[in-house]
Amino acid sequence: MHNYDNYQSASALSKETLAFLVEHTIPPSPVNYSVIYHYLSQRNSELTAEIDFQLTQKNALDGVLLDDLFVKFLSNSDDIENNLLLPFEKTLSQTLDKIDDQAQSEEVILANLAKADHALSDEMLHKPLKNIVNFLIGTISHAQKQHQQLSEELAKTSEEVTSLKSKLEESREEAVHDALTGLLNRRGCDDKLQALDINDRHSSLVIDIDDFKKINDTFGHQVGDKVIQKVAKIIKSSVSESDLAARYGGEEFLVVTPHRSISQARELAEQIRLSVADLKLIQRKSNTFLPTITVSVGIAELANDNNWPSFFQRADQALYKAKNAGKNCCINAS
Ligand SMILES: Nc1nc2c(ncn2[C@@H]2O[C@H](COP(=O)(O)OP(=O)(O)OP(=O)(O)O)[C@@H](O)[C@H]2O)c(=O)[nH]1
Repeated sequence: MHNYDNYQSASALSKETLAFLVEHTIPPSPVNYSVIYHYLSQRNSELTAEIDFQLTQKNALDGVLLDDLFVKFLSNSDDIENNLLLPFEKTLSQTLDKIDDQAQSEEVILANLAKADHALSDEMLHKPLKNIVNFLIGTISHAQKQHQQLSEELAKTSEEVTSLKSKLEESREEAVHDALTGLLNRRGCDDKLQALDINDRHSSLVIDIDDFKKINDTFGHQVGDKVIQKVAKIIKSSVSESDLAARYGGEEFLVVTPHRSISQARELAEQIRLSVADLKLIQRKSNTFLPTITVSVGIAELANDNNWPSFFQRADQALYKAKNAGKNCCINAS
């Protein structure tokens, strides 16, 4: 196992990682880099086992597989920052400081040597001494140039680490958000739920766009996507910061309202339902209005549910009743 706190082993591992990416023709994206770095460091036995399995099966390590492994093993942990980038950054900055100190002492030595050179006359008597001083000036100037070069290279690496960190942050965000709407995805929602106490009073809304298949069939999938985005926007602007809003399936959304009663959740559901029904959408291509978009909502309050799925299932059953009751309505779970 590699020692992450050690600059030399971290940079050796980094080279091995790049060589592995090249050998397996894997694009060196931050996600791919992180997964392979972790694989080669053997820090995560499950991740290592999965990749070893793919390699023994002679399966290509493609972007989809590496994305999945990243989401499964790395995206939600601080492992990359804490064990990979932070020590690397620390060592980088210490090395940069040392090199800068060195360059400063060289500057002082060079100034002193220049003074000595100036003080020595061109007389034959001083010639050997002058030669030595000039030799030292040449050698130290050369070393100083090399240190400056190294310092520039390290500064560049430091910028790359900063950019890798922000890309990692982006991919972490992407892993828990739905790309179409920007709402939490199922995984993001599950993660956030962990911060809530299942024994507290919470309510949930399952919101489903009515007759969505017809919208797709009549206006096309792209318009369908726009409708999903518009409904998501209404949900996003209706919920409060403490609420969790997720796209839970194709045209289905889940909102969890922590510490709110079913009647408060019902008010929110009605507000969302009415706002959606108020939408006026035009299909640009044909310049025609879309029919009124409506949603049905099932609402439940936590009661003796000892797990989240059974709580959401009750809201889902209420949604089913709302659909059967003619749609465009909200129904509370019994
Ligand atoms: N445009 C688009 N369509 C999607 C997406 N995900 C799922 N769908 C479609 O959504 C439709 C859902 O259809 P149904 O489950 O029959 O539901 P519905 O037509 O809304 O009927 P009710 O729920 O009974 O009101 C299917 O045609 C899916 O193909 C998506 O991301 N974009």
